[in-house]
Amino acid sequence: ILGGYEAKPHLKPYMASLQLDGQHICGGFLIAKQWVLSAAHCTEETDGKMFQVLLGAHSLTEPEPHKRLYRVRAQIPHPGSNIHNNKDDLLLLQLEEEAELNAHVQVLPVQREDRDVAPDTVCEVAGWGTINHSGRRPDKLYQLERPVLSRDVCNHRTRHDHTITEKMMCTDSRRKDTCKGDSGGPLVCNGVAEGVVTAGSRVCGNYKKPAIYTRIAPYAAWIDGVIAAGDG
Ligand SMILES: O=C(O)c1[nH]c2ccc(F)cc2c1NC(=O)[C@H]1C[C@@H]1c1ccccc1
Repeated sequence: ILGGYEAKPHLKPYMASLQLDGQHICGGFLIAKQWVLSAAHCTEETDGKMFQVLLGAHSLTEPEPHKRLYRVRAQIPHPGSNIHNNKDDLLLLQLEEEAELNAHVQVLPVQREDRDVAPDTVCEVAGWGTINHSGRRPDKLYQLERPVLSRDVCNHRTRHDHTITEKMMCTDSRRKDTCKGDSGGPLVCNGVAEGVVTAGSRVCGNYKKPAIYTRIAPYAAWIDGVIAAGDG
């Protein structure tokens, strides 16, 4: 998170850190007791290793009440996701067991109505991604409020040049922006997850390259299908 600030501890109890060998790789968030949503690109360099999911955390390293690392039973990237573009950049992770819900671990509702969030709506995003241009990695969760940018502006030739589909959305990236390590986290508007930070490599903090999110509503049926099949 560039240009943001340290979140108040445990006010975002849905936040997850996807980790490999104890290293934060990407964000994610709890959408059901046994399911975390993140971004498919985050699995690109894991060469088949399974993530572990840290829930209930504010600090990545300090002991905290209700902080717990979960093993992952299954990682399901959206079938349309690929390494060449940002399309269908979603990843569902089934935890080995249901997360124990408490004050620090809670599910975040996702948007199911497929209607664009109005431009200029102020939404918030949080993560353990880089907090400055030198790539400094924070120990604590950071957050940021950002206004939604209209798809027309985001698709302008000098911005993302018509690559933003109706299943994506953008926020203004002037100075304050998401960055590497924030991918997979939720864009929360009025308490509901509207988008997932895409994990394709992109410059951060440059107003010419707005932040891109996968909208969740268009994928509600896919998410429900995977959860229904996975819960058996
Ligand atoms: O965050 C991303 O956009 C992104 N996209 C990816 C694609 C493949 C992939 F193998 C990883 C990623 C990845 N995350 C990262 O590189 C994380 C490791 C770096 C990081 C940054 C800040 C704080 C902690 C750790």
